[in-house]
Amino acid sequence: MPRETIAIGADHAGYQLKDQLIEELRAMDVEVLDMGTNSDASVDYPDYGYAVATAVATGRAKRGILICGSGVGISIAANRHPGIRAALCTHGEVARLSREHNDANVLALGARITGIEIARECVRQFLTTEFAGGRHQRRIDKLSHPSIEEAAP
Ligand SMILES: O=C(CO)[C@H](O)[C@H](O)[C@H](O)COP(=O)(O)O
Repeated sequence: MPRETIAIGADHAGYQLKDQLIEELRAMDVEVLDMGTNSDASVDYPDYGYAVATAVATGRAKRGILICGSGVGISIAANRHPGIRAALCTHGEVARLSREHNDANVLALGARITGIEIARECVRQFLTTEFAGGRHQRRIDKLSHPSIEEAAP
């Protein structure tokens, strides 16, 4: 079976955590697509959010991981892409639920908020939890076709 490919990207605030998580991913026998950045020189998080979102949306990577200072900016950037469901996670249980209930295909982390051990646990949960389907699929379908009429109770 071919190894899973995971695209990972970060801005200057997240690149150190990115490099630590790449070690973790390689230890899990995951193929890593490192989309930068690779230094603490100031860059703009949308560039990395878009790059990873594109890799996932086009099927080049099965899922993605994105990191900025808080995780907020880079998750907003990724979520602007059709077909991307980026989940900003601060706890392993949130990462697990983002897969089980939301079929999240991008994990977003905040390097200035979340320490390495919790970040590692988020990655492990994100990569090992399957989507549960059922009632959750109906809700995800609505995310792809938002309509005010549908949203009304
Ligand atoms: O987008 C963010 C905040 O929602 C990220 O945390 C960025 O990494 C942050 O804004 C970068 O800030 P800096 O002062 O330019 O390092």
